[in-house]
Amino acid sequence: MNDPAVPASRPRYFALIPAAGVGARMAAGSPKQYLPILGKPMLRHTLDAFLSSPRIAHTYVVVSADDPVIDAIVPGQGVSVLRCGGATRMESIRNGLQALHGAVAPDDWVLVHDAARPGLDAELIDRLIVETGEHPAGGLLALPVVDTVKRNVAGEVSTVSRDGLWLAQTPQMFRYRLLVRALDAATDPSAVTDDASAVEALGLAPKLVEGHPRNLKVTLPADIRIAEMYLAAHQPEPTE
Ligand SMILES: Nc1ccn([C@@H]2O[C@H](COP(=O)(O)OP(=O)(O)OP(=O)(O)O)[C@@H](O)[C@H]2O)c(=O)n1
Ligand SMILES: C[C@](O)(CO)[C@H](O)COP(=O)(O)O
Repeated sequence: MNDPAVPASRPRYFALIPAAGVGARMAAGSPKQYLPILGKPMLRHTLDAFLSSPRIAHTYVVVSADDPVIDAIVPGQGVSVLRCGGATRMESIRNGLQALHGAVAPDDWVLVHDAARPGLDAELIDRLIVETGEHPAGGLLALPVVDTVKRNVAGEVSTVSRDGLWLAQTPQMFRYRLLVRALDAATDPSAVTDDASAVEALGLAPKLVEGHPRNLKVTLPADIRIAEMYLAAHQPEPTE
């Protein structure tokens, strides 16, 4: 259920899903966001997570201008397609934000979430929104590092302290005006691998909110089966 009757005076929450990648590391011969997971396209799992959250006013998905698949999988309501994908993830998001000018108010919140993270659900969306609250620098789901971390530079191996290290997930949520300012200020789009880093470059510290391993980014071929196992284990009990 979407489009909650949120009074215009209160900031609303919108989802922006970058889905214009080619999936080179997946090496599937087609964009990975459309590969089936438990028989449903990966992107549809992601869209359904936002459609299941009563907090999300509307979801926007950014695809390539010539994407031939999206129209067949986008649900009938609650989701709008923006055919403005760019050469990098950040450019796709920046183009998407530009397309939302006028539709989203400056103080509305935008939750940017990778199409390639199909394990998201309404519980994690709720946790991010509640724990980020009104934090001026926004917030993101993340997981503390639990393994020992090695750096390997041309065969020179060393150990990096894992104290204070977290692995960023998505959604990453920011007020619309802040996210636009941060991405506009980014000089090298290919160096901005997540939206929080652009906000940090302004001198701000987004809040880290504990995510979940099931919210993994499906990047390599082995990740498909892992995502399926998480999703199968996390399916709601069938109603009688
Ligand atoms: N130019 C791009 C590149 C990526 N993305 C999106 O950003 C998310 C995270 O990117 P990633 O996992 O790197 O996806 P790809 O870029 O498709 O993967 P690869 O780097 O292996 O090509 C994905 O949902 C992807 O579709 C995008 O919208 N536009
Ligand atoms: C945004 C992100 O998912 C946070 O971990 C990650 O940076 C995306 O990286 P990618 O190389 O674009 O998949």
